[in-house]
Amino acid sequence: MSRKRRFPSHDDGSPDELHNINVPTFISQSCGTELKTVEMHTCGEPTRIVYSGYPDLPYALPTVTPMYPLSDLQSGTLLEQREYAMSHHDNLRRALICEPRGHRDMYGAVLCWRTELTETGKAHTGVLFLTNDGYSTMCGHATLALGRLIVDQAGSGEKKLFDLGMSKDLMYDPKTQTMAVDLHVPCGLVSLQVPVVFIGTDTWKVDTSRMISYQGTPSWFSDSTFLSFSEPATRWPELGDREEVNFGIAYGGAFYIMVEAKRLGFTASDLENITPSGLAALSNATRLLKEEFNRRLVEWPETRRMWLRHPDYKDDHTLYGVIVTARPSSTGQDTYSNLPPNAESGICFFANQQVDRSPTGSGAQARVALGWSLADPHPEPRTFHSPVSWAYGGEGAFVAEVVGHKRLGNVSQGVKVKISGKARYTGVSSFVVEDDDEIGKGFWFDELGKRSES
Ligand SMILES: O=C(O)[C@H]1NCC[C@@H]1O
Repeated sequence: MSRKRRFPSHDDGSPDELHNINVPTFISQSCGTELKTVEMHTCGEPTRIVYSGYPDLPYALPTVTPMYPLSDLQSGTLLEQREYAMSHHDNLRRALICEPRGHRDMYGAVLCWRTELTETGKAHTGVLFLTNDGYSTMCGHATLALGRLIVDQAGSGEKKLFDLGMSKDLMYDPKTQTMAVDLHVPCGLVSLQVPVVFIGTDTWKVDTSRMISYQGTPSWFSDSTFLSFSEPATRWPELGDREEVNFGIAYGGAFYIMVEAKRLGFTASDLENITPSGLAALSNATRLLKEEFNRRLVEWPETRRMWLRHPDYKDDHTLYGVIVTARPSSTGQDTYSNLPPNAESGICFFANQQVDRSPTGSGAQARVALGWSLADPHPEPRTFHSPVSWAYGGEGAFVAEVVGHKRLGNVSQGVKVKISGKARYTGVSSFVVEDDDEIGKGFWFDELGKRSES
């Protein structure tokens, strides 16, 4: 096979020809929505992918009467669907992510089959990302998981779990032996290359011996700056006598602060040999740094607020996460003695202090952009470790490489970064919420005290 081949990404099977993993009636009779998911992990970081049961989000084609009331929406772009999900279906995010079905560090994705990019044939499907706090703009680990799921299901030759009704075919490239999947994520269009092996002429599966890659939306380095922590209420014990903390801000589909462990009063080994108390201390420090950053952002003049403004989009953005790194991306100087050259380690606290088990795809994009803009072009691919990949001898680490550049707005130079990693299945689930189950609607065990205070 030497030419690219095109495969229809969906058949015309009616829903009852899909695999139906149903909840028995004695359970479903007292429940409302039944949410069906595929459960996956990417370097230990979970993605709970909702493929059925989530209400269709309003999408309006100019020539078609909308299927759903669009009272508070002008149209149904993916970003507007995200707004709609926030304001109308946040109970479902809570049910899936919070306890008792999830936990503090659970992550989810909802497939959105109709968006402005799927309808124009640019994307195979859209997706919303769910965190412990809301709806993120980018997620590399979930992108890798979705790439595997979509390609595996399309090539299985069996009944499918879901049919997205994708209008775009899947393209097989015999040169790279990969299938291309284009995902519409809230920050834009992300292109995946998913390695496959053919089982028959029209059937295939993802080749798990090779890594899945995606090229994210352009990343860029925003600024390098510092904050003063002279006020006692803003400090944490490990700061010692430091009064200032230096850090970088970069965008990889979402905004991150990148800060070296030693700037916060920690050592590289605190990241390498993570312990429960060490994790709690790092979480406390990054939370205080984020709080102070957000507080200053409100006070600082417009130019400072530009840190979190995308050159091409008017939207105000928020700080998504803080990544603590062991080695400065700018110099490549190794403060992490066991790391080989071109490897970095770190830990990412995102959303409401959620801890990423994976090396954070969007964070690696941002870290590459930071290093690149500080005159280290990283011509070699770089390996990014999380505490999990580090503990498992490198298994699950992500590889990031610069594959191009793109001017953003008239101020910033964007970097196109390719991220590679592997995603695994952990199961399929059907979740229900009993109508009169207040606890089952979702809670945080560690916030029960706040509930009784309020
Ligand atoms: O890999 C990533 O980009 C995501 N993982 C959790 C936090 C980020 O959204």
